[in-house]
Amino acid sequence: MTNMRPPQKSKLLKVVILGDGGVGKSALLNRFVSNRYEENNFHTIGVEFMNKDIIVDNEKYTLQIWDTAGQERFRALRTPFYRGSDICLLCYALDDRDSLQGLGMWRNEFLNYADVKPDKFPFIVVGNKNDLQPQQRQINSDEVKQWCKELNISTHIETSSKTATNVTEAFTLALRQWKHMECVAEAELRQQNGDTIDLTRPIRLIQKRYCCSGGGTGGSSGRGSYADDDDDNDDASMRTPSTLFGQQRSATAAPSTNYRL
Ligand SMILES: Nc1nc2c(ncn2[C@@H]2O[C@H](COP(=O)(O)OP(=O)(O)OP(=O)(O)O)[C@@H](O)[C@H]2O)c(=O)[nH]1
Repeated sequence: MTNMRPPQKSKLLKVVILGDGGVGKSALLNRFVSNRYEENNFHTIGVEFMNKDIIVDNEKYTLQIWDTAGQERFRALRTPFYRGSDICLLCYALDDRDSLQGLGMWRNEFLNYADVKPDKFPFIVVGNKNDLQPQQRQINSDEVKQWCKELNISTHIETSSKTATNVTEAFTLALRQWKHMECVAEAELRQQNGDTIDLTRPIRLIQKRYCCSGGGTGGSSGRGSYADDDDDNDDASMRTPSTLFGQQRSATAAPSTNYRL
């Protein structure tokens, strides 16, 4: 008889990165998943996703991270993919004041298409390009804090995809924020229902999904993209990218079995 424990299942969380074109969303994703940085990135068309396994506070997660096109003309291509998200990263660039001001629009667009409640959803604000010289900066941290306060967003971090500063930390923070909100939602439900949770009722906020990919370690990733302009996506498409995306760009497949409890 062996003493082997069954492998720990990882929770699958869908993360969406939003922000104006050129703030560095793709660079952030590539740095986090592949630890790579390219100076000259093409604009994203539609959406792309990559998977990354991460352990935070001794728990395993698979983040399915969706990088979206920041340019206005791609709006119809990206918005169908917001539904079913667990976490949203709102990105601006520290050398672009307009990109900070644009975050309100991004937040509203997300709330609208993801159909979630603003005060119950984990948003985190990410200021990218903090490697730039002070004279190139257009935004100081007080302005950002004020903006976050107005929108009731408690988490803000500065990153640099170029120098790999705070990139993993940004995703870790986002995860902790998600966990915190889950706990709050669970406590609220308990209060409403006494100590019993009625599992037959649909629970929007507590979306525990488990990924049976088995995973590998921090470096493992799946990747896909979608840039077709038909608007016929449904909820299922948000959760089963591996069956949908014929155009995957790397050999590693996304988790093939995702399901909700
Ligand atoms: N200095 C600096 N430049 C960065 C950083 N991250 C990205 N960039 C630059 O910003 C450019 C745009 O980055 P992308 O990642 O393509 O921006 P995006 O937000 O994905 O843009 P869209 O795909 O159009 O939405 C890159 O080509 C880099 O030159 C960073 O951390 N520091």
